[in-house]
Amino acid sequence: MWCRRLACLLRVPCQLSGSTRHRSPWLPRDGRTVLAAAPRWHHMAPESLKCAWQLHGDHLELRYANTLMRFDFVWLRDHCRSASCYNAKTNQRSLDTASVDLGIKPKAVRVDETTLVLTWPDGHVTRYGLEWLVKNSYEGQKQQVMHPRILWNAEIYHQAQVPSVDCRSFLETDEGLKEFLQNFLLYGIAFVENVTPTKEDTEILAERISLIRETIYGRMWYFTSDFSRGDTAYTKLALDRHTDTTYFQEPCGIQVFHCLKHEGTGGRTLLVDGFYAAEQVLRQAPEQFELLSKVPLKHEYVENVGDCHNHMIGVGPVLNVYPWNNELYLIRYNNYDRAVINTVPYDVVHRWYAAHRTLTTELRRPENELWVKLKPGKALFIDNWRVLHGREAFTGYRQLCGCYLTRDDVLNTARLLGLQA
Ligand SMILES: C[N+](C)(C)CCCC[C@H](N)C(=O)O
Ligand SMILES: O=C(O)CCC(=O)C(=O)O
Ligand SMILES: [Fe+2]
Repeated sequence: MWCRRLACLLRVPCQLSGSTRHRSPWLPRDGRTVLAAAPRWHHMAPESLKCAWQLHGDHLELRYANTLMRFDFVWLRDHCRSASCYNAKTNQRSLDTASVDLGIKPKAVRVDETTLVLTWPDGHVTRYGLEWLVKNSYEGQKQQVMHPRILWNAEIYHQAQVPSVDCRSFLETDEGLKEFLQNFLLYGIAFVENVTPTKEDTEILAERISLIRETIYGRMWYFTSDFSRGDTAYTKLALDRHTDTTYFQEPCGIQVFHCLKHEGTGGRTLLVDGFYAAEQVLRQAPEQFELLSKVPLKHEYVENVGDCHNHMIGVGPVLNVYPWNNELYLIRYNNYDRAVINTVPYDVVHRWYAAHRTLTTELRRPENELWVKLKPGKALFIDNWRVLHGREAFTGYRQLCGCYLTRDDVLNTARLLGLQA
C-alpha cells in the first residue's frame, strides 16, 4: 500500500494520449455516427459479465477484470505461447516475427471463462489466459508502476526510521540482503553498518549485490582533496547537490561511499530525493515537468590533468520518464557538468531555464535536505538515477572510498530475492 500510493504520485496524466486513435471506434467520431457495421459485444454466460469481447477490422477488443484492452492482430500472433512459437524453458520466442503477415486476421475467435482462443488462417491455434492478457496488455501496464518508491523529504525520511543493515547480516543472510535492497529500492539510499573501514571490505559489500562498474575513475576508487583529477570532488570545496556521471550516455546507476578517515571539520554529505522534487514540479507546473522530460541536453567532462586525458559527453533530458505511464526513472542533474546548450532553439531555451529554476528551487528547499556525516564503518549506497548528493566544505584530511555499480545487476539481485524492481 505504501509503495503503490506514493509511487502513483509520480505518474503524469498523459497529455499526448487524447487522440482519436484511442477513442472507441463505435462512438460518433467528428460528429458523424458510425453506422450499421458497428461491432457487437460478445458476452460470456450471463453470470460472467466481467468478460466481453468484440472483433474490429484490425484489432480485438476485450473487457476483463474491469480492464478494457485492445490487441493488435499481429501482436496476438507474435505472442503466441504454443510450443512451436515459444520456448517456455528459456522464455524465448521461437517464432520468426518477420514471417507473420502484417494483415493477418484470426479465422475464428472464442472466449471461455478463462481463455481466449484464436484460430489463424493457416489453422494454427493460439491460446491466452485472460489473466495473462490483463497482466501483459498495454492497458494493464499503464495502470501500474514499474518501481514502487517512497518519495521523501527530510521529515518523511526521518519519520520512517529506516534501519541500517548490519554488515554481517548483509553479507551472510538473504534476509539481511533483502531488507537492505528493499530500503534501497523504496528510498533510493541505504546504509550498511559495522563495515571494516578498508577499500577491500567495501568492495566485498559492493560485490554482494552487483557488479562493480569500472569507469575513468577506476574500479574501486579512493579519493582525498589531493587535486589528482580534474574535478572539484578532489578538493575541500563544498559541492552542491548533483548526480554523478551525467556525461555518460548511461549515467552510473548506483554510487557507493565509504568514508575511511576524516580528521577535521565539516564534510557532511547532503542527500536530496530528486524524484520528490520533480513531483513537486509536476504538481505546480506540469508543462515545466514535461519540458524537462523532453528537452535533450548535453553534459560533458573534459579532463587534462597529469596522465588523465578524458572527454566524455552524455545526451539526455533532465527528467526521464517511461512514455507509456509517465513514471520517472532517471534524473540527470549536475549544473557543474552541464555542457553548452546547443540542442534547442532560443525560445525553448528560455522556457527550459524557467523549468530548471522551478526544479532547482524544489531541490534546494531546506526541508528536502538530508544531511549525514559519513563515518568509518558506515557505507552508503545511493541510487544515482534518483537521489542527488553533495557535500559541505571541510578541513583536514578526509578519505573516501567507493565505487559505482551496474544498475541492471542490482535490480537482478533484488528480483531474485522476490522484490519488485
Ligand atoms: C566519485 N568520484 C570521486 C570517483 C568521481 C567524482 C566525479 C565527479 C563528477 N563531477 C561527476 O559528478 O560525475
Ligand atoms: O566528497 C564527497 O563527499 C562527495 C564528492 C562527490 O560528489 C563525488 O565523489 O561524487
Ligand atoms: Fe558526486
